Amino acid sequence: MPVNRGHLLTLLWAGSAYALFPDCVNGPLKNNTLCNTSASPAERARALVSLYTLEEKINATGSTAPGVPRLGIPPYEWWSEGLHGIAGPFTNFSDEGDYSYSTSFPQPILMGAAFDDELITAVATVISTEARAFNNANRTGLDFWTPNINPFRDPRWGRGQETPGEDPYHLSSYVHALIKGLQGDASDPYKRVVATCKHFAGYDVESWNGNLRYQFDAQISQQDLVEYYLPPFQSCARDSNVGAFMCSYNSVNGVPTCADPYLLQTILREHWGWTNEEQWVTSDCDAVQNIFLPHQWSSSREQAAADALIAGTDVNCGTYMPDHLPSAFAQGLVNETVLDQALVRQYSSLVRLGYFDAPENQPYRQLGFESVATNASQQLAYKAAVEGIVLLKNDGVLPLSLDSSTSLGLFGDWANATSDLLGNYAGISTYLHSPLWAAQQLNVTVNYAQGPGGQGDPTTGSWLSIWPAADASDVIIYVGGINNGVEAEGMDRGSIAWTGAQLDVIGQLAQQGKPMVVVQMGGGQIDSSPIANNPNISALLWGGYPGQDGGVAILDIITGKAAPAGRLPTTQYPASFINEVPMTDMSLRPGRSNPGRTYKWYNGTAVFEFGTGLHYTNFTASIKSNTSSSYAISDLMTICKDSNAKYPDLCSFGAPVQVEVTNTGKTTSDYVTLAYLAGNFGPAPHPKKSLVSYQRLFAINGGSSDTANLNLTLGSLARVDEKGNKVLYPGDYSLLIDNKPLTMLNFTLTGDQVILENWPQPPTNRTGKGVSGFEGYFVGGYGSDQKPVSIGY
Ligand SMILES: O=[N+]([O-])c1ccc(O[C@@H]2O[C@@H](CO)[C@H](O)[C@H]2O)cc1
Repeated sequence: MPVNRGHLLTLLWAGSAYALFPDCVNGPLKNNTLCNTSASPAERARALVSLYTLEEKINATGSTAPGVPRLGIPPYEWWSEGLHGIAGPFTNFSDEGDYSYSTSFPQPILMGAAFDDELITAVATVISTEARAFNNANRTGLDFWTPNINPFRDPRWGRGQETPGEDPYHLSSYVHALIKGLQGDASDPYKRVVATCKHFAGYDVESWNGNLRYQFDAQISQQDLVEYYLPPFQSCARDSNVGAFMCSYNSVNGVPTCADPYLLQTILREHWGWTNEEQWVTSDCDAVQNIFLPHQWSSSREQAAADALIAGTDVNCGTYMPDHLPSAFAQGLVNETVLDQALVRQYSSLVRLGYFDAPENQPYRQLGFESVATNASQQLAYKAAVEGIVLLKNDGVLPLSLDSSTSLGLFGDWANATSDLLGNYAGISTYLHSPLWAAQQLNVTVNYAQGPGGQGDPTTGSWLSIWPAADASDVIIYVGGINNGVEAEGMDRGSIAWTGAQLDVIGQLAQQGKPMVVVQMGGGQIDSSPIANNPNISALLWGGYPGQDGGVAILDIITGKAAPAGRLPTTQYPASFINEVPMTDMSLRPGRSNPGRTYKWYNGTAVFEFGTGLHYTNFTASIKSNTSSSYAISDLMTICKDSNAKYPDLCSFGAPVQVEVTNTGKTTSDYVTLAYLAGNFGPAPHPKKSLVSYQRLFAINGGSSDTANLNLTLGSLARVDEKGNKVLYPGDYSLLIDNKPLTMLNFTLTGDQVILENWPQPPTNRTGKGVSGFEGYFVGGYGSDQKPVSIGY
């Protein structure tokens, strides 16, 4: 991370003659339309942009915009992060005291496992509140380059931890809830902050077998694009009013996404109606450079900058557009109208954030450090961790009953975890409560030894302290798995088995025959079949990256203070999966060299399936509402047309399905109601099933019931054809409640098939004009403008 740039910017601001915000009361533009609050955001932005010289406009295309001193426009940093709390590289935490910390929530992969959209809105509301407080103190911007909603397609992906999981319906619903919390309601006079849906699109390879994210060309069929890769982005753009998008490093079907008018114009703006001038696209960091090299799409650096701007990239993370647009303009590769449009989008967005308006009447401009890391937000971080943790195996030993005579052995790399709890894109958290810390708060004896040192360490030297500690313990808890040492940005995994010597140690600990609990940590799944199949291991939990209070959440579940109800948001594949399909094969359906991907298509036997999650009690479910068993498609379409749904795929399929859930055991517990649709309708091969609705029910007491109201839409019944059209097909449908399932509802659709959404086809013959035969050395990454000798630099 370029922390030095963050400090530079802070120095720039601190040493600058300008205020953090433009001054529309006494500043040079006080009588300009920019400062007229009754004009529309776009009118205000246009008035400002019309005053800029070409040079000033070009300077404004980089992510660290210098501002325009003569007009009183201060520098502005577009790049802030907020994946699970506010974070760098440009968020400036103080060394001590106020603003030296904020709330760190679990990584999205664990929050996804909670299947609780209200939780996600609450978490995002805290993040946007804390962001505003830091912004008011000149410590971060107002534009947050989150969420990462590329579906977690392949278990090797190093950044899957940043996403809520592998299912497109789940991601779409999650991201809708998240954007509401980050931005506020679309009708609010001011946005809380602006969120950025990234990485558009088909980005989920970091570095695999020589394929780097900067040059990878994702070959994706229209069917897979519409059915799997794009739904979360459609949810952002069309249904959630997100303020910004980020195009990705990779190409899709030969075209670098930041230079692709089909993605950025035809699909994003025209097809999804993301036409508001307050909405803008940023490139990933130095992705504009990658259009030239290594993609070789454009014939020169200035052509790459022009191609990106013309395609619809409005902000360039980095300096490539400010560096190369002057020459692009001199050569006539791009015109000022396109540049003006990009700037109008940027400044309209800032208008919607209240950036130009007097602070007095704005609620968010009053927030200070008293709004950061409040007791309520700390509690929410804890709750998010508890809700996400998944119980995968339990022979009845959990919850542990402890008393003061119990001696607890705590082992593994993660037992005393600190920053590991947070995962990547983390800020500075209020505190870091490890499992060891949490155990030490209990009235028991704790014997701790780390065990295998480091993720890949196969040696036995560092295990030695384990054995006397294990001998002295009544119960053994091993907390390990993987961390950012093996799954990270720029780093995909070469193996999805447990790393280093961990399985050896776990096996030897199990031989002691004591009650033993394993907690598998990390975002990507690892093959835990040796643990699941070992009769001497009593219980297995998955804990993801659980955030600042993660250790407490884990211990509270183990000791029964909290009951587990999270569900796996990804498939846990056997370790051999990675030998069956290259990571770069983007197709989902099974084929000759592909066993199929995700719970929808994988034709092998998963170690643990998507949606798996045990409880400390048992549940039954029954579907209460069962109106009809046969529906004419034409009737459904007539009802849809008469409804006020904005798009046919959003039309309700009847009233919500009511599912009565009963806790038949004794322990009070949450229950996640998952509804899948199955059936052999539409194009073959058919998915095994697809998630179409979910609802988390809370604290159902033993012997009591609660009701889930599951909304189904026509879109959730539809399947996607080879051209990418969303179609409602006649056929036999089954709605399954839960994985086993606990109950199901069968119904039939009759009549002719109907297209709910017509997919715009890509242009044919799309080839770049890049330099062929390039032999230069490509480094890749932000700020590395490599100069290959072979083409004359
Ligand atoms: O400092 N850098 O050199 C550097 C380079 C790349 C980088 O990653 C990119 O930046 C993030 C911006 O939000 C995107 O999610 C990620 O793909 C983040 C930092």
